[in-house]
Amino acid sequence: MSVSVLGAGAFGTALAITLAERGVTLWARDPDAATAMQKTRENATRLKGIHLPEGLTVTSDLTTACAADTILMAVPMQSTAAFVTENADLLRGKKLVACSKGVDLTSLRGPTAILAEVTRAPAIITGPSFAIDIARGLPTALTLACKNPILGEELQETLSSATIRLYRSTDPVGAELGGALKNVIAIAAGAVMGAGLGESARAALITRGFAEMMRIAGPLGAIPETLMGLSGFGDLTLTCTSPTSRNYAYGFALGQGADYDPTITVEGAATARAVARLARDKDIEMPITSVVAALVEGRLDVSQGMQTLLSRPLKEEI
Ligand SMILES: NC(=O)c1ccc[n+]([C@@H]2O[C@H](COP(=O)([O-])OP(=O)(O)OC[C@H]3O[C@@H](n4cnc5c(N)ncnc54)[C@H](O)[C@@H]3O)[C@@H](O)[C@H]2O)c1
Ligand SMILES: O=P(O)(O)OC[C@H](O)CO
Repeated sequence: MSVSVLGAGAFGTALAITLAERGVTLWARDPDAATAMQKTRENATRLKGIHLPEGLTVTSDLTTACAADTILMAVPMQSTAAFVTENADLLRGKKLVACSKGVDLTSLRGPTAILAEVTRAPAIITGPSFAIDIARGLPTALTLACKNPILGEELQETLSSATIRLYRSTDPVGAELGGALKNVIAIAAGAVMGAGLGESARAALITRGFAEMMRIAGPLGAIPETLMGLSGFGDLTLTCTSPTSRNYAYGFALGQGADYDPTITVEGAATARAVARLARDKDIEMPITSVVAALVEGRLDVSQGMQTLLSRPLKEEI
């Protein structure tokens, strides 16, 4: 099975590094960046100081990259739909594995629903993993979800490595929702810490955030228990407690009233807005998500957001 990774950001590059032993092609859209990476054996913008092994070939030629039979899609969520539409002929019928986390703001779909336009059983790899940890060869456990159990097993075999342990699931919707929703809660957790509201408040937000994740999972077609695994609870734990997370760091900056570099990928910002709309459409209570959407849109500041959450009517803990 030949493998390519599309998208030479931090995560795409890290995944390609782990697959280099078996041979892998990494596609970067910028020809100059691709040439520089191929020559210097480094992705200096996203993973400075990490060596790109010999088995990894970088190209900016999408046709060459899409000649592989298995393709990992690591372009950011909000660019995925347009990318798939533009390149449908190259992607059609391939074994496609989503690697992004989020919900498309225009269509309110997750990555596997978008990939389903061009392939029958899209898979997803998701779970607690910082690109830098994967690139350094630190041990990581992730979920590989695919509705087709035979293809899921094949992809699990192909994409596991000495340091990446993949657990199988047949619930891609649940797996992708876990990855998408945890970023929203991580923004809230960062905001609470940035505003100095304390670790107890953060623990409350993580727990009540997880309750929101579980509440919307079923109505969106997921098996709620999937979110108790690596792709949901696991990634929620990592992202809400680490300043390495861009979503947490963005929230932290909001909490401090500080600026945040808008060129940094923060998937939870658009996803909060998308999920708040889904929750409204389906009449599902998601107060933390709604507050994060309001923070991102500048309709509330952190102190008003916290006041909104604390002034809600008292209720049972379910
Ligand atoms: N970085 C991590 O630790 C990590 C871990 C797990 C999952 N992810 C997920 O992986 C996805 C990508 O994140 P990242 O960290 O690699 O982001 P990144 O910001 O490091 O890189 C994004 C890459 O996508 C490219 N890109 C942007 N728009 C594009 C388009 N329209 N067509 C083609 N390429 C385009 C950019 O040039 C850049 O190389 C996100 O959904 C993220 O949630 C990231
Ligand atoms: O840096 P973040 O917040 O995009 O998080 C990266 C990964 O999703 C963590 O699993």
